[in-house]
Amino acid sequence: MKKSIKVKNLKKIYGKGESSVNAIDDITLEIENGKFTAIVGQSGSGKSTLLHCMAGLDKPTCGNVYLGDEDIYTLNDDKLSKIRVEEFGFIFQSFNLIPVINVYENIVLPISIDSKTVDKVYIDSIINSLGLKDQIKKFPNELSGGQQQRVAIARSLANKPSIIFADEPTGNLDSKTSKEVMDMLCMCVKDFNQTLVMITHDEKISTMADTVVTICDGKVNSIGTKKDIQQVEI
Ligand SMILES: Nc1ncnc2c1ncn2[C@@H]1O[C@H](COP(=O)(O)OP(=O)(O)OP(=O)(O)O)[C@@H](O)[C@H]1O
Repeated sequence: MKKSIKVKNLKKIYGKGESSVNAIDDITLEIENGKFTAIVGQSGSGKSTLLHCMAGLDKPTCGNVYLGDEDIYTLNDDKLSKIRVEEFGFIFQSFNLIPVINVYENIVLPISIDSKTVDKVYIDSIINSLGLKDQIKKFPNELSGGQQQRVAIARSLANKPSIIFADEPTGNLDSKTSKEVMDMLCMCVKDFNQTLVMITHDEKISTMADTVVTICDGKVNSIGTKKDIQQVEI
């Protein structure tokens, strides 16, 4: 059973005194399980800070991040790292693949770190779904940007995480490749019942999301679902 994530009265203040910045200013939000949630907002509005706080990468100044019933920032560092490895998948703009190991080894890396046995049938199904079957023995530098991002998607799914966090995953890709990668991600949400939380600046991409959360000055400005968007269009 995959766990859900929610944040309660979350605040993140960088710096002290007059130069301090309220990057996240009292956000309460629940992410729907098995759905694609896009986080949008102007540059500097607090999107990355919110994502990093939710993903256990940046401790909030106050407030709570719950994975299931557990407040992740009440855990010690070892337990929090275990949650990051076992429960969260990450996809970044810059792919972040390890150059000296091949595609297959990159994909199963989270499982190796977790000292678990590779579920070969599941990993093969991801590799096939993402069209990477002929690439698994290659090294990252032998692949195009779009192929590298597909490897990063496969890696993020390898541990069957509760949630995948993606920070502008198509930011380095041309529009055609970007569409292909987004189609793959949406397929993963649907076929693997995967929760996806993604920051994007791209309006076209945000229309693919089930829910769009707009952040403004560190606060939630609006939460729209596909149903709301369709109603507006009618
Ligand atoms: N490590 C930090 N130290 C100080 N201030 C920071 C730090 N990280 C972010 N900020 C500030 O917090 C605010 C929110 O930044 P954040 O990166 O979360 O915004 P963003 O919406 O993701 O922006 P972008 O779309 O440009 O990536 C900004 O004013 C930023 O300058």
